[in-house]
Amino acid sequence: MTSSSFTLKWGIIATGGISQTFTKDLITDPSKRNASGLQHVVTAVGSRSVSSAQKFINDILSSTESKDATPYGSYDEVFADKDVDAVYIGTPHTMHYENTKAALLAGKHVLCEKHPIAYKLQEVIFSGKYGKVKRIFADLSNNIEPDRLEPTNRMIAPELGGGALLDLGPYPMTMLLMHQHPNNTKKAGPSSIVGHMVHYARTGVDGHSTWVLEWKDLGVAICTASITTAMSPQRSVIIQLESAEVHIESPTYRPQSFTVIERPSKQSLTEGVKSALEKTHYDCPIPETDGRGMQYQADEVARCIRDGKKESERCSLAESRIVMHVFDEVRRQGKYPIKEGKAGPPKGF
Ligand SMILES: NC(=O)C1=CN([C@@H]2O[C@H](COP(=O)(O)OP(=O)(O)OC[C@H]3O[C@@H](n4cnc5c(N)ncnc54)[C@H](OP(=O)(O)O)[C@@H]3O)[C@@H](O)[C@H]2O)C=CC1
Ligand SMILES: O=C1OC[C@@H](O)[C@H](O)[C@H]1O
Repeated sequence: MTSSSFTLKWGIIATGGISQTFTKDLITDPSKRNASGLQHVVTAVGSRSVSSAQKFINDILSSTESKDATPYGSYDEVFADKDVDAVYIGTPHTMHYENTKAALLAGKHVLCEKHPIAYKLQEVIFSGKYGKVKRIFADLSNNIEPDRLEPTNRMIAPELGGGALLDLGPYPMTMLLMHQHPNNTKKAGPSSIVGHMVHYARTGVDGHSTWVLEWKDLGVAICTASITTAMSPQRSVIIQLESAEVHIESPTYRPQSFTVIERPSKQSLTEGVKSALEKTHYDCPIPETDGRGMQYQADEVARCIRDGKKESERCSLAESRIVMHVFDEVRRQGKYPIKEGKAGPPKGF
């Protein structure tokens, strides 16, 4: 570690799937990516049971610098730990608000997320080289075979915000890049939201969700998410621009390449000219791990905290509120209520 490095001390709450994935990515070596000068350590792990927290530490952290992390049998003890700077929230959706609020009130920084990729992609799209965005199709769908799950499983339990929209919907939303788009000078949300849900009959959550968004004078998007039908294995997002379309490979939560396919001009089409389509392929591999790539968002959290920022410009509070507003509206139109205060942008927060 160099003397000028910044070390961020993390507390992890919940010991399920995503907390494990995040932590494995978190402890990869920052100097192997563009993050030298940053260090991450885990100083506390909280679970509903202390034995689960201890097991998490034994399984994931025992041979690392974070091996002495403190196991706790509650989340509140993590929030109260003076040796924790930032908390990663790995609980089910409907607990995010109360967990995030409790951590913030205890004076901690919080990462509660679905992570975006997209730097290279936005460079291509925002360059203007291919003209304006016209239309976007964006999907994230997994056939999780819900009939095989217990009704209490977070993927299908309504009290845990189960269903396609809240679990998978954030990724199509992020891939639209509409909030960051330079033509969206007011950083506005969509001017129109039309949502439809097909309910999964056994528990009533959304099996499929479709939502159509319009940003006036900026473009339209057709977004889909499903827990009963798989996405296309090749590509799950198509961004149609004036003179090209961009195909982003699946899966939407971890794409590692995209292809720009230039359109033949309208004139050449009407004249029947058969010109080869110009294709440019971009590879953006996650270099040093076969993990999920979650270390990049941890780095962004560390940079923001080091630089005294209250939020990331990359993924702002305003954008999060727009996404949650869209989801609230799609759930309202799709008749999927969630208890007040358990989802959506909380009032006055
Ligand atoms: N950013 C990303 O790429 C991804 C994000 N996620 C998000 O992470 C969150 C958790 O998902 P995932 O890790 O897959 O879920 P898991 O079911 O694997 O883990 C959830 C954990 O939350 C804790 N928990 C607290 N209360 C409950 C409860 N009533 N029922 C079930 N679990 C509870 C448990 O930890 P303990 O017993 O230790 O308290 C449990 O292990 C979701 O919001 C999901 O959307 C998920 C996958 C990918
Ligand atoms: O965030 C997620 O991305 C990947 C999915 O498989 C998972 O269910 C979801 O929570």
